Amino acid sequence: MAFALKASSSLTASSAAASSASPAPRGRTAASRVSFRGVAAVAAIRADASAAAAVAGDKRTISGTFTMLKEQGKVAFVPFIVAGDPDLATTLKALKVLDACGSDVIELGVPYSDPLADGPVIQASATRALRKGTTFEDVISMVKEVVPDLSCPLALFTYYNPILKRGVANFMSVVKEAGVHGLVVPDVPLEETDILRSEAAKNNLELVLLTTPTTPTERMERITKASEGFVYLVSTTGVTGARADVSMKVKALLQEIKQVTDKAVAVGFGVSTPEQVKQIAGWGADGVIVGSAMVRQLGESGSPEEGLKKLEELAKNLKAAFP
Ligand SMILES: O=P(O)(O)OC[C@@H](O)[C@@H](O)c1c[nH]c2ccccc12
Repeated sequence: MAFALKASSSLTASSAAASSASPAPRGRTAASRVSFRGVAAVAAIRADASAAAAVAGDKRTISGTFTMLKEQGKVAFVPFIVAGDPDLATTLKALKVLDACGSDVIELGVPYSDPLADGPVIQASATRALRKGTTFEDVISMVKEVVPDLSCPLALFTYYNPILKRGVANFMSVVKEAGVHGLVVPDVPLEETDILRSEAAKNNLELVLLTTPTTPTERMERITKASEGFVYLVSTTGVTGARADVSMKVKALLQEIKQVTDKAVAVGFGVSTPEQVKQIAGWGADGVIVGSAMVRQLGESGSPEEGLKKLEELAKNLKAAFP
């Protein structure tokens, strides 16, 4: 199913591919502006919340991790896997394996029945997890159990619908209580991120937003300004999935984004080899996200044990390529 992340989400893709998302508002209208009051209000809430979190001795935040790595001249390794594929017990072990292999932030996907932004590998993974009966509640219980054993922060990856279904405030408090540090919601309309961000901030959760190669500059600036934790630069239009090459456009895009923000920028989509990691890191990325390649090793092997072994091999291989 071809799907381009459209501008009604925090992503903008001019691709003509059909999408369920409404078309991007053309030009800058009052409705199309992210409310900067919203961003300022969130900053105030976050200041209180992070002070409280510091007192509570909360582990590193996602943005804190990127800041620390930047000071060390390092680039963040950010793997993504789907919870419940091949099963939740294996997901728990996989998170520990990825942490032990030097992941700096882990993206954990909540399996969803209509993953429109995903290519065949992650779609198949989500289908397997759902066929196993994996629910959001099961994922939360597993996260609660494993987070104390992880040294790196966890970003929960979910489509917008599961949040709406549970109510934004309730979703955020459940996720925070489980020990999650941040959220990636690829299909949330940019204009609806204020409410998400303010509820996230109350729970000291960082909401990562995504921008693509076809996002108009002024919209990219609004996304970058509103994004927390890091800015997710999608390397190509279309859906997730390993590519033979990473577009050279990413180098210019990184420079463009870095002209408007000093926030960390992590690049994802299509990455599966150490050479691609080195190339993207060499272009100035603060992080590299690898999803489908990880998901394939873990979910498409003969057994959970074999999947964990292959995941570890790939993670170590890729980690070695990071500065
Ligand atoms: O799978 P890839 O090509 O390595 O891309 C990362 C991606 O998997 C992960 O960040 C992700 C999974 N599902 C998504 C949907 C939209 C944006 C990003 C994602």
